[in-house]
Amino acid sequence: MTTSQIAFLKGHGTENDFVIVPDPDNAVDLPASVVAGLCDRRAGIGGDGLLHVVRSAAHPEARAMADEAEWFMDYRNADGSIAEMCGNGVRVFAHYLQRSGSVEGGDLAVATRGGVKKVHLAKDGDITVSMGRAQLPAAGVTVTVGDRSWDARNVNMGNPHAVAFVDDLAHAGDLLSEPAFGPAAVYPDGVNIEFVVDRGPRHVAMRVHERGSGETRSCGTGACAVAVAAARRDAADPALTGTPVTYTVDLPGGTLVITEHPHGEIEMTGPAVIVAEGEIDPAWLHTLNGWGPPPGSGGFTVARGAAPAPVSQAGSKRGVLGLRSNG
Ligand SMILES: N[C@@H](CCC[C@H](N)C(=O)O)C(=O)O
Repeated sequence: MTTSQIAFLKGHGTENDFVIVPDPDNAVDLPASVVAGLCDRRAGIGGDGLLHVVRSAAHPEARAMADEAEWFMDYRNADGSIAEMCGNGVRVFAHYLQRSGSVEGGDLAVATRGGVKKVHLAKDGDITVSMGRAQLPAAGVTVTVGDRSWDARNVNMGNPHAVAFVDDLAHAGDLLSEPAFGPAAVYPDGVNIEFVVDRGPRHVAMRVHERGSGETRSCGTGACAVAVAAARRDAADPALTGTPVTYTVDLPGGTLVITEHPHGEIEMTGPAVIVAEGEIDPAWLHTLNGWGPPPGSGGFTVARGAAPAPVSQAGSKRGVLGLRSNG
């Protein structure tokens, strides 16, 4: 039997943490059950999400972007679901590429499901990402926690957000479960929900409940959505004033600086850290693929209520140890 091992790293951006799987040729199959197992904080490596590092030319969802961006961030949430974009993730992704020697410092382009993002790796270690423009669908949204409800701003940063300005971040409750929102039809694919308070002029603090991951200590797209919503509330929309507007956004895991320009482009600046690297044990990976001990036998558990979807060996294109057979 092949004993190929799969390398991983662990990193975070303002404590939004990720399992990183470098896989230039797109040879590692990552079904939702495996992603959920790797992101499990007790039985796995642990993370709010997973960054699958693939050459754009090797991934069917990114091939069309390969001329513009050599690398594709195949981002997954902790429950294994797919999201269009991850703002903290793209900084960690770029930092990993630089650290591994795959790219030099300075400027690079990263393909994501939300389009190509331009990233600047500064000498001081901070990373700035051009996140694109926000869309502000008109549909009104309400967010509810316990007996409190708020009108929220619907902001799309490639992925969906509902931004609620509150009097006290504690009013968001424990965020162990998803806050109620409505009407449900506004977000057919689910939503990330931000709770925001003012800290000072152009300075806010937020908590977030992320689709597919639960409460996290930071969310880059969420911080951009919050800055955009705050600028409209504060009559500082740069498209109307002709002046860029910058918000400092404090999150439980750190601070992000968000600037929106008059032409609509949004820049996010923050740190990225790699904390560890190693190899995934192939025997354990087998159990995640449903080929090992069944759930409940002590073999494995999958967190966040996401039941693993066992894939039968016969029905899978997967080769041994989660590597694609490619043939
Ligand atoms: N934490 C991320 C957002 C990750 C995706 C999100 N959970 C979704 O499903 O849209 C960020 O930093 O932007």
